[in-house]
Amino acid sequence: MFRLIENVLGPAEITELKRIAAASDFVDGRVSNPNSRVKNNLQLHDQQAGDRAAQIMAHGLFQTPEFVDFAFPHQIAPPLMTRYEVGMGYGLHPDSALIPLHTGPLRSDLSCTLFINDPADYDGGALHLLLGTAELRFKGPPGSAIVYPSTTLHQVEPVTKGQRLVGITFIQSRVADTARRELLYDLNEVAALEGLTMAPENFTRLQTVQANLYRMWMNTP
Ligand SMILES: O=C(O)CCC(=O)C(=O)O
Ligand SMILES: [Fe+2]
Repeated sequence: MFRLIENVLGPAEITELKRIAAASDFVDGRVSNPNSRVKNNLQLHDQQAGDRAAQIMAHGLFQTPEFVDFAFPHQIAPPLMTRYEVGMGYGLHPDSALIPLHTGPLRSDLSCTLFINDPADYDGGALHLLLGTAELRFKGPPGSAIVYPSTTLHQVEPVTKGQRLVGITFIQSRVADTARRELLYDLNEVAALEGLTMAPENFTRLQTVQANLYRMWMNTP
């Protein structure tokens, strides 16, 4: 399942990311994906600015319990500020399974777009996910993040007016399998919401199930 999580970044972080974007050089997004025939966007190039922007976005994600509870993140790729100008988009594609990082390859279990500017600032530019024959389109408010399994085919529709500014990252989860991750997420949610009103002996059994599923399914670093 996908999830739109609001308030990953607050107004101060958004302002700072926009300031960094305005002051920095962007280059053709194909530099990190030279074989792509569908990628048509711009990405932040300046190393220092990129590090600072990545740090703000990663911090926002790891400080957001809904993200941590849903994704079980082990490691995330440094979020990359990405801009789409009029005519730019990203055609239908699956994400690569392995993302090269200088620390070694990261397996992309989940993909994430952090929305930085306001959807009112651009026309087009929806992130469009295909689920079989169903289609979902997202244009999140500033500071929100859409998180979805990297197995999902997706595209970014061409921007027809204004600019779309986002951060892109990929997450290696401690629970690689989407079905197992979703079961653990639901189980944990129910335990957190209902646990204290359950008969104590039943809550203990529920906690035993949680712990034993973690033992079976969780990868440790
Ligand atoms: O811009 C986006 O929202 C998604 C970009 C994307 O699909 C990618 O970088 O693989
Ligand atoms: Fe993608």
